[in-house]
Amino acid sequence: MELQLALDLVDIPGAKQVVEEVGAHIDIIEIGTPVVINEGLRAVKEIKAAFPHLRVLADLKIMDAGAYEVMKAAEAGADIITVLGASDDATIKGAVAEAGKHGKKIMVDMINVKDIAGRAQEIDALGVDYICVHSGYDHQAEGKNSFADLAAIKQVVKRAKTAIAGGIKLATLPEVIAAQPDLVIVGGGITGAEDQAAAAAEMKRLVGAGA
Ligand SMILES: O=C(CO)[C@H](O)[C@H](O)COP(=O)(O)O
Repeated sequence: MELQLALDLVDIPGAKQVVEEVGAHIDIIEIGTPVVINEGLRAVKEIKAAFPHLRVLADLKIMDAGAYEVMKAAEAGADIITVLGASDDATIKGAVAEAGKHGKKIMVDMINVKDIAGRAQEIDALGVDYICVHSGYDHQAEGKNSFADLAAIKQVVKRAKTAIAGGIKLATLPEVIAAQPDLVIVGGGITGAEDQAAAAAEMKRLVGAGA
């Protein structure tokens, strides 16, 4: 089981500062959607250059033009690129094919997909690398989480790795680990902690022990 740090509310210097603090305790750095909106794919390029030993995920949440957008993220140095589960199969297939050309991986974000198990089964067959259940910020504000969705996709996904994101904190991490995802994604649970390095270290310890 691995740990991904989601960076959403920082600029490029701020992202570098957080990774310098917690980089020893994480496996993957996520350049979050708001960072890409604010800074462009330059954020991916600069973070990959600064931390070449860590994998970088570009959270583009691609909805269309899968091949083209994956190509641009791959050129910027992203190791993993996100595509939305709600997008057309053709978009996901294009993304998978393009990622393969560059030796990169595709994560499908299941945010707002209604038939989680059914769609996860279809997407698994398209050859993606990760399927991620996700309660976004707007869902989190309504008190929702994706723990039940993780259990649902674990039943049907045979090929891809499973991941979970959305409001995971130290207190809720044991429940997440018990459901055995391959990847746990944490943003505010680390970046909002008083001692970011200590929070990341403890999360990494729990995730490692849960593997
Ligand atoms: O993709 C995102 C929002 O759309 C976030 O990166 C993801 O939800 C993880 O952040 P947090 O742990 O703060 O919820």
